[in-house]
Amino acid sequence: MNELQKQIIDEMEVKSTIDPKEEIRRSIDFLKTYMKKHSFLRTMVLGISGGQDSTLAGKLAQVAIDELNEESGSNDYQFVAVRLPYGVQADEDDCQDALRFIQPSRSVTVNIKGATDETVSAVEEATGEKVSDFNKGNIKARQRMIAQYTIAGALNGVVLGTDHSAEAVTGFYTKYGDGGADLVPIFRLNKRQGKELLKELGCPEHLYLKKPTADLEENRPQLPDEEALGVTYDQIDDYLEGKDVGKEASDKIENHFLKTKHKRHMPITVFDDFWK
Ligand SMILES: NC(=O)c1ccc[n+]([C@@H]2O[C@H](COP(=O)([O-])OP(=O)(O)OC[C@H]3O[C@@H](n4cnc5c(N)ncnc54)[C@H](O)[C@@H]3O)[C@@H](O)[C@H]2O)c1
Ligand SMILES: Nc1ncnc2c1ncn2[C@@H]1O[C@H](COP(=O)(O)O)[C@@H](O)[C@H]1O
Ligand SMILES: O=P(O)(O)OP(=O)(O)O
Ligand SMILES: [Mg+2]
Repeated sequence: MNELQKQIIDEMEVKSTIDPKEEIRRSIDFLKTYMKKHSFLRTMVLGISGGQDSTLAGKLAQVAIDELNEESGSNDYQFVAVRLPYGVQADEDDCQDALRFIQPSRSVTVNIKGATDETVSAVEEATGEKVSDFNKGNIKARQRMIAQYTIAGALNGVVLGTDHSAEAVTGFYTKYGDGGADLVPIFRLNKRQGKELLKELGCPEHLYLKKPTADLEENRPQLPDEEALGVTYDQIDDYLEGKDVGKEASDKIENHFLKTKHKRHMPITVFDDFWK
């Protein structure tokens, strides 16, 4: 293993093998402890997309909320699952299956189409330049962030993020979009470890066997992450478990990692030198 792979595994906090029960408990306890320590907090908010990561983070959040309510002998805590379609979502059935599995305290739907289209038109009018389909995809992710923070702001809440280590390592998220969150309960897990947790939690398998997609682009609907990244999650997972994935794959992963360093830091100041 080269020095960079060692450094990346350290930074991504990935273990080569896990006990799924232990990791489920670790995430739930983390969420509960944080809520109790900040006693004004009552609500966790998370967008549910019908994909693996939000199904997992959502279920962990709901179990944490149920335990908080039971332990405090109250019904003060809630998890708000937020459906955030852009218009009508192609895999809406999976979203509904995810909600049935999670059984959230509350679920709401905010259609982000109006706000997204309005931003595109206003910017195009102001600059005279066309907003690309790719750039519009990132606006969708940021509108989802805005909706979740608005709900959290109204309900003494925190916004959960679904960034895990197989996504963090490539920076495959929108900066201040889905990358904008308060607590990130599944960071330290790679993609296959996330599946192990969902299996242990009794999740319907089609929700974690489906192809991961950000589904942000209209010209390439449901584009698989693996196609966009040029590397498979199996290769990323193996890399994060310290295995030899061959030069082509490790070069791609390391290149993504180095190019997206800025996303894993707070805004850069004159005191930062990580980028030099
Ligand atoms: N599956 C997922 O989880 C998911 C979700 C959303 C987006 N995505 C993917 O993530 C990617 C997001 O696109 P992106 O990364 O081009 O957009 P981004 O908005 O996340 O990041 C680009 C922005 O970062 C800033 N930036 C770029 N380089 C910088 C540097 N060296 N230092 C400081 N700031 C810098 C600039 O403001 C730039 O506009 C896309 O590939 C998208 O499909 C994946
Ligand atoms: N369509 C969506 N509805 C609700 N929440 C969504 C939707 N798409 C994405 N999200 C949220 O963003 C993260 C990241 O999604 P990626 O597939 O990794 O891009 C997802 O976990 C949801 O919380
Ligand atoms: O973040 P999600 O829930 O959309 O999962 P995936 O990244 O697998 O699409
Ligand atoms: Mg997704």
